[in-house]
Amino acid sequence: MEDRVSEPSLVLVFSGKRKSGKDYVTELIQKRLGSDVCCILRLSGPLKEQYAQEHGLDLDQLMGPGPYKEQYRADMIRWGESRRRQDPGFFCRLASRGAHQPVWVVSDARRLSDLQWFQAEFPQQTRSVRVQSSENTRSQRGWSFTAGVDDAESECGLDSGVEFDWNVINEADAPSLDEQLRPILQLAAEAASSSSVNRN
Ligand SMILES: Nc1ncnc2c1ncn2[C@@H]1O[C@H](COP(=O)(O)OP(=O)(O)OP(=O)(O)O)[C@@H](O)[C@H]1O
Ligand SMILES: C[C@@](O)(CCOP(=O)(O)O)CC(=O)O
Repeated sequence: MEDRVSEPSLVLVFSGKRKSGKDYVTELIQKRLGSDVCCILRLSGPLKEQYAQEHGLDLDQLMGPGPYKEQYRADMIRWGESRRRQDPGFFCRLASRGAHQPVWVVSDARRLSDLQWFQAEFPQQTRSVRVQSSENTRSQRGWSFTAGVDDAESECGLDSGVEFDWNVINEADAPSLDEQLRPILQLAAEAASSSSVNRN
């Protein structure tokens, strides 16, 4: 399955609870850097593709932020876990297939094994980022506690045992996202320019 075009210069591995804003924050990073420099890798992408196909579901809605995917989340978690048990790097490898930009933004690490896979593959380049929002803010974005989901590894696997390189507070009364993301964007810009020097 090795069709990686080139090694990334920087791999930013994001995690955070449901509705903390992982997609929102990672899309903002891509907007700031441009899609020729930065790609977003969603570990749940290949999982949802396969799950949608096997179950005859609407992939666009499964990929989006709306309530549709929540009906299937518990079953998707179980389905994905059976694949991960056989091969913890299964979705990491599929999601990064074909990525050619110098900066990779992984939007949805959920388990220690997700982060460890990127750290093992790209030890020099990998950094971890946690997106944090209060339960109140997450509720306003459509979250409500679901037993079997919010207390399972998919949501809690990175709650402890990891010292994140950065924590981003995605709240209306926190410093702006652009301000909080400045050191990350700066590192990404440096990584991108060193990669273009190396390629020329
Ligand atoms: N800073 C923000 N300003 C405005 N809207 C936001 C902000 N952060 C998140 N949202 C909105 O909140 C909703 C949830 O955000 P998002 O989909 O990014 O969360 P997530 O962590 O990726 O959630 P999930 O794990 O359920 O996919 C989206 O509709 C998104 O547009
Ligand atoms: C099934 C799962 O991938 C769903 C992720 O959906 P989302 O990133 O919250 O849109 C969660 C998991 O892998 O445990």
